[in-house]
Amino acid sequence: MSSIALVRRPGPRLPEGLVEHIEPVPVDLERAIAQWEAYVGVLNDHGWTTIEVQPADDCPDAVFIEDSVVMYANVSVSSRPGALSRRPEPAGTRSVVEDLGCSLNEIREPGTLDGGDVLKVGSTVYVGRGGRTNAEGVRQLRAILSPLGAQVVAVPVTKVLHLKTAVTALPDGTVIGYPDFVDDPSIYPRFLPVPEPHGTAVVCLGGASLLMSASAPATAALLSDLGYDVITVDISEFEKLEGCVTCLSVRVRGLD
Ligand SMILES: NC(=O)NCCC[C@H](N)C(=O)O
Repeated sequence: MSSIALVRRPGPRLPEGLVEHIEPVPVDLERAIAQWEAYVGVLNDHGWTTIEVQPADDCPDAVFIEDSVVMYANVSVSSRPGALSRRPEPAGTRSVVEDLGCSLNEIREPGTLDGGDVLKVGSTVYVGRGGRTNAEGVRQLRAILSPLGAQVVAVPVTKVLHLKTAVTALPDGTVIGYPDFVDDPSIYPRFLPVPEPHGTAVVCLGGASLLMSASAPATAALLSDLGYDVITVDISEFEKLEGCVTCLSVRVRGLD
């Protein structure tokens, strides 16, 4: 089992999820569940073993599991979510990574950190200091990961919910982002602008395969033209809650 993805089924209160940076639009729960099942199906089709973390049905945003833990190879860092309604979410994820044999760390009070603010590119770990992740959260993450050889680079995030709302990385390490969302693209050694807000998020499925939202067809065409195999999924119901393809799973690599 070398490629594991943790996922969490959408709970009944999903439509009550937080919305802070976009206009609220009603969420169709049944449609969301179908979209989530299709998303998990793509992971499975590409060789990922998915593990369902126990539901946290009192937390409307629990499906956005990426925010509950940061993985650096087999080292886990349980988050301390910036939003109070999300604070109970990391417990379930922590118990699964413990069962997988990962070492356990956590962000402690007064630190806050959401996994969506952490972007790994090789041994560089960009961490967004924004609405959900505070300076103490950044400090604690740096203290945990630096001794492991990670270079933790703090990045201001003022325009969007999370760092990974603005930027993610291609398999070759090129950071892609929607310019209006990015505070300072010059932070990244190689930055490629994408033409659509929902084009910022890619999940690297392995090899040259990328998973993206169906809401960004021009970006899908751009990346396909750069030689990637692009698989798209409709995640419209999660996008209404400021979610994206990355936040619906936690990819765990390097357990062997
Ligand atoms: N990592 C992510 O992009 N997470 C999305 C979280 C969306 C959720 N509605 C929230 O505001 O926390």
